Parts: sequence; structure tokens; C-alpha cells
Amino acid sequence: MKKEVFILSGFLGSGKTTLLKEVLQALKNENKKPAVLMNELGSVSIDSDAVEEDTALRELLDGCICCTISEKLESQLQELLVNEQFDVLIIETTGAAHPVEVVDSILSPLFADKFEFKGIITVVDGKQWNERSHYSPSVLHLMREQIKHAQFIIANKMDLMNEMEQGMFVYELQQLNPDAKVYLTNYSKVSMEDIFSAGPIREIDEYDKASIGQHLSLQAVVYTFTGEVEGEEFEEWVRQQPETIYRMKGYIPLRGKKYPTMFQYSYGMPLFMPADMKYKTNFVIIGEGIHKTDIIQSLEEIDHS
Ligand SMILES: Nc1nc2c(ncn2[C@@H]2O[C@H](COP(=O)(O)OP(=O)(O)OP(=O)(O)O)[C@@H](O)[C@H]2O)c(=O)[nH]1
Repeated sequence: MKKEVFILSGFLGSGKTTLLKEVLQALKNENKKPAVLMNELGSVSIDSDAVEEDTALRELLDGCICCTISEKLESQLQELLVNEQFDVLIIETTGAAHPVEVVDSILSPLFADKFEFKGIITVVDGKQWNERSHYSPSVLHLMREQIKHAQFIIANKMDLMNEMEQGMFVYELQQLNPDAKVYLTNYSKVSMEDIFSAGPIREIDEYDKASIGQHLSLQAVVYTFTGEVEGEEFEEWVRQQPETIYRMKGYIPLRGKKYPTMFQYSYGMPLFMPADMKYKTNFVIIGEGIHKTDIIQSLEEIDHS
């Protein structure tokens, strides 16, 4: 039996990991065994705790599938096929990846009798899309590409938009990709029946290969806290960051808290969530034109040992 493959795409912070959890649950409910391949831009993984221990998980770190590690992707796929039992493979790409590059590997003759490609699911953050004029042309181009090549579009974070904005958003998505099915969601909650029952895709549409290699200047910085951080100092630090920082996530050792606190930031919205165990205090910052040494230095200043 061929193994089904879905690709999860979408810009940084749009809700891919949130969707991944929904997909994994839905597969389990159908008694299908999932495997996950996650690609993150930083050298550490923050999202891997979204995957339960009994699910095969492979990670491609410190690079985006599209530009630097496509060979590694193929060897990871080979390795998964040899060593793991699974029915469905979910590949979560970094928010900075062009999904079609991943499709290329899946449809490679190497895997022709192993994988059945079921489609690209792109998550789009409605609010981020509405305020897209803040992004650089290359980021905007990537967001459009992620939408254009999807078979399924998860129009997410509808709780942050009014009805008028939602209507406009769907219209714009359909203009970019009239063939995709669009689902309006909160926290990527979507009924999976439709998506799972879709037929296989044997070829991908014509696409502009040249545009894929277009260089994105997105960079990731990883900082590991060694001491403790005052909540207010950290919040002030977040406020001081420029708009070109699109995504931050990690575990912050806030003073007075038993365990490091999970911190999520996407498009200007910070969120703190108490953790229930001691995660490593890694913190990933992703953006354009990042000054790595300045960021590290400013974090060292609030990291009190
Ligand atoms: N208000 C709101 N927040 C959401 C929604 N969906 C996800 N979030 C939050 O948005 C943040 C980013 O969600 P993730 O699922 O981690 O996004 P991602 O696309 O996996 O992020 P990267 O892997 O960094 O690209 C988290 O804090 C989520 O809880 C939604 O529908 N509404």
C-alpha cells in the first residue's frame, strides 16, 4: 500500500502546528498511523512537543527545505520508509518554504511506488494577510505562492476578523487560487473528512520554477537562556523589536515560575502559556534583516544569572 503524503504550508505563525495537531488527532480517530517530518528554520525545534511520542517524527533543522536541505529531505524520506510503520506522512514545512519544492521530492521517481501525494494544505493567517503591506516584496511573493499552489486553504484566525473582512479575505484567496477548497477556521479547526478523501495528485500544475529560488532574506537566531528573566523586562524587550521580526517562539525562564513559560509571537501578537514540565529554555527569533549580535546581546542583558 502506498503511503499518503500531505504537505502543510503557510507563512510563519499562521497556524501550521495548530493544524498538525488536528490532523494527527483525526488520523488516530480513523485508526491510521501518522508519521511527521518537520522542518524548522532555527537550529532547535520548538514545535516537536506537538507530536505525541508514539508517532514517528523526523526533523530537518536549521534550514528551509526549499533552499538548503532538499537532499537531506530525500534521505529522511528513505529512512522513514525503511524504519517506520505508517499510513500517512505529514510534512510541515517552515513558514519560509516554497511548498512546490517539497512536492518535487515526493513525486520523484525514487518514491513513485511508495508515496501517494494528496495535496498541499496552506494555512493563511487572515489578519496577517490583511496587513500584508508591512511585508517586503519577497515575503509577499512567498505568501502568494503558498496560496496559489494549495489544494486546500485553511483561512485561519477568523476570531480576529469581522464578517466583512472575512468575506473580502475569501474573495482574495479565490482570486489567487480558484481551484482550492477554502475553509474558514479558528485555531485551524477543520473537518478532515473532505481533505482525507481527496484523490491523489500525480502532477503539479505548471509553475514558475524560476520564482522558487528567489532569495528570501529570512534568518533565524537561537538563544538559550541560562538564568532567569523578569516578566516586565521581557515584555519591554519584545516591544522594542522591529516590525521585521515576524516570529518568535520558545521557553522563557520567567522569575517566580516553576517551569519555563511557552512564549509565542506572530505578527505583533505575543502570547504566554504556562508549561507543565521543564522544557529547554531555547528561544527562536525569525525575521528579515536581523542583527544577530545585537539580539543576542540585548537578550543577555535581561538574562540574569
Ligand atoms: N487568535 C488566534 N490565534 C491562533 C489561531 N490559530 C493559531 N493561533 C496561535 O498562533 C500562534 C502560532 O501558531 P502555530 O500553529 O505555532 O503557527 P505555525 O504556522 O506552526 O508557526 P511556525 O512553525 O513558526 O511557522 C500560536 O500562538 C497559536 O496558538 C487562531 O485561529 N486564532
